[in-house]
Amino acid sequence: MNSNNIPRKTLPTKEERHKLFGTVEPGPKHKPVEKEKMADLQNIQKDFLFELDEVGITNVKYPIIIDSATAPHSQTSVASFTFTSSIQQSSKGTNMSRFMEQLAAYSVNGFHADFSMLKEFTKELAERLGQKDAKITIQFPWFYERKGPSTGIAGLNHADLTMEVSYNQDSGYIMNVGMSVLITTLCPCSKEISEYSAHNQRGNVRMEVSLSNDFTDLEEDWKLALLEAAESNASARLHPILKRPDEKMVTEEAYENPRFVEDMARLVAADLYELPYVTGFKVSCQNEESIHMHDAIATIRFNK
Ligand SMILES: Nc1nc2c(ncn2[C@@H]2O[C@H](COP(=O)(O)OP(=O)(O)OP(=O)(O)O)[C@@H](O)[C@H]2O)c(=O)[nH]1
Repeated sequence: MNSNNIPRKTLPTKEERHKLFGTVEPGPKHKPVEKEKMADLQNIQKDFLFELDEVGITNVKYPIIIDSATAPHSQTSVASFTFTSSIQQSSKGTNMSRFMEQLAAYSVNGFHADFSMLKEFTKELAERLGQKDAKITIQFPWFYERKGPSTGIAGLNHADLTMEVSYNQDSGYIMNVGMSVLITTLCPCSKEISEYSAHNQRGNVRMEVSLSNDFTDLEEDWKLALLEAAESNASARLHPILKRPDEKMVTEEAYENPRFVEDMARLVAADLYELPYVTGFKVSCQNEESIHMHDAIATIRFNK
């Protein structure tokens, strides 16, 4: 009996419970269990009609370490990994376990989300796969400290980042980065025509950037450069903690810096254009309109 005077159940054993719900005895097994005797379909060589540009695995979640020029200077995060390589027309398939084997090996001492690690990783991955190329893409949230503009009270904001490295034994490396960050925009039209106030919105600035071949982690913290390109051109930055003196400053700053979605895209593009290690970019801005149910968008693509 328990405290409510309800009789306790007597449950069957766990094994009996599994049988009750359908578990059966193993059937006869004839296929080899030793790796050397198993069929290796992936490694069959024939004419398989087409070469594959990219084959691999995606949606791999693994912990990473991010170093930053701003606080917090070192943080852990969880990245979503995609690994691929090309395969020749004569190969049936890739050896997918090797992608995870290599990630596990690199993670023993912490997987650092920086270009020196990603470059080393992709080259070694191509060699491990016996292919001429390999590509890695990681996506992860990155946190950065943000202080209230008047009180200086600090909290954490975050942006969503992408780092992509492609290695080819003939042509070398290609490096791309991406950032998606939220900002405030205040409508210039609304400010101009209204007796009071102006409507504003939370905007998303998405930057996809190609880096020059000789870019290294030592050159500059690209995360800060992209963050600054988005935030410094907005009507105002977002803050995790705002006391009233902060809120007053942020509200007035937005009023003093009105931006259309088109203005945002062009101003961010100008900052990216000025970065010496950026060779091309796409900037997409999307404002969640506060006077409509729909969003406003603007995009620029540019190769320097
Ligand atoms: N090529 C291929 N492999 C798959 C597919 N689906 C699952 N697999 C994977 O096949 C993997 C095992 O294959 P391999 O990596 O070739 O294993 P292996 O041949 O024992 O590995 P090596 O000794 O490194 O050659 C498992 O990790 C499965 O996830 C698929 O669509 N294509």
